[in-house]
Amino acid sequence: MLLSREMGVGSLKPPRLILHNFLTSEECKELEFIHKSSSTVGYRPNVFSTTLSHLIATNSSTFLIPFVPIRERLKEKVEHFFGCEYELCVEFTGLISWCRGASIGWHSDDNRPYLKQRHFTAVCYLNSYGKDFKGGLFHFQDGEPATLVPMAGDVAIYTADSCNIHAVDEIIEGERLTLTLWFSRDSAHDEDAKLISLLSKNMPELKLPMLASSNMYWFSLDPASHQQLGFDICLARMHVLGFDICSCQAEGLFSDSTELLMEPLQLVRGNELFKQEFVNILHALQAVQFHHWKASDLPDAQSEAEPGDVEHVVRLSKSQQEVVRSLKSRFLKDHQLVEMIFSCATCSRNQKNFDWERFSAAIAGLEDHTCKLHKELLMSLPYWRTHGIIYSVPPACS
Ligand SMILES: O=C(O)CCC(=O)C(=O)O
Ligand SMILES: [Fe+2]
Repeated sequence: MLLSREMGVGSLKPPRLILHNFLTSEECKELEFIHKSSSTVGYRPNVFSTTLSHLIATNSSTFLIPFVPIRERLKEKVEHFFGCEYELCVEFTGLISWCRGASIGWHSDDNRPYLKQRHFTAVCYLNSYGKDFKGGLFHFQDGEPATLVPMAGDVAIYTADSCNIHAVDEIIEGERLTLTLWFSRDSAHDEDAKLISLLSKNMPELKLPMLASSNMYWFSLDPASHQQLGFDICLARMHVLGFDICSCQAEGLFSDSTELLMEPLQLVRGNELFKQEFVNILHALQAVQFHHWKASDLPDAQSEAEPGDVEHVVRLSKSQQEVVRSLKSRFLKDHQLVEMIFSCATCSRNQKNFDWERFSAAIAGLEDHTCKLHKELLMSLPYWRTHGIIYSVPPACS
């Protein structure tokens, strides 16, 4: 059954393999959570990316763990399909999302002198055409299949050379998300070696996330205008889910206003201020995205608890309302652009009677989740260092 869906490398067939349901829906959602909590401005207009080295640099090394078995399974598939057992290394792993306006014309993935080490590509689709975004169909210039309709869980594997010239249509609406890997035969380009070295320098204690330089999170259609127009990605991602922020600091203390987002802050919905403080905007964003990912799995709030429960929230004071407004006007300058880039069908931002009890449970869930991943990372890292590769260490080894 599965075999009939795979395209073989027969003598005339192009060297490519399409697999359906390679990733589970839960794997796709976990990677989406990581991307929406951590992404920075990408390498092309209207593109956002999350690389593994960025996760390490922002104290979020624990989020490497969900990638490990997936990378391994993909590498095995690629090696097996192209008959190069145990020869390949992973050259790059990244979550990449494309928003309205992004597209790429005909190209091969090794089409620059500095990309010649890229021998094979694997693109895993983490969300679906029609449901999560419109546009964004993938086309091969020659051979079959001519067009791929991205569906969550599917993967396209192909050689990075001119046998597989391809293009992606412009995204018309929504955010199209992929996990993209390149593989190389040249071990000088092994991503694992660099990541293990970064992890070793930056001993992964269980820490709260920390922002990389703040301009990595500033999105503008005209990069030359920098802070004049555009928006902060973290705040924009919270905003489309119905959240604002209130700073715990006096604004005047910061000459560079973006530093404010690196300082403690609180979450706001409408006129309600969530009492708990977050250490910075990335920390708050993780909580918001984890809640978005898991809310439907969390137990219902106790029936007698009023939504907007006094335990968790207070009403915003007049001066706090002013702070919220001022932060919005500073960090979401181009409001229309925020809507155009990030608003989505599943955002449900206008939900009345927001369930803060459930939100609070999500924060506890996030802590448990991070703790579990962190234990796994600490257990695995010595093995990764010994062998020089990142792999799934069976728990029995610990
Ligand atoms: O996302 C895709 O379907 C392919 C993207 C692509 O061609 C690239 O990043 O080189
Ligand atoms: Fe490509």
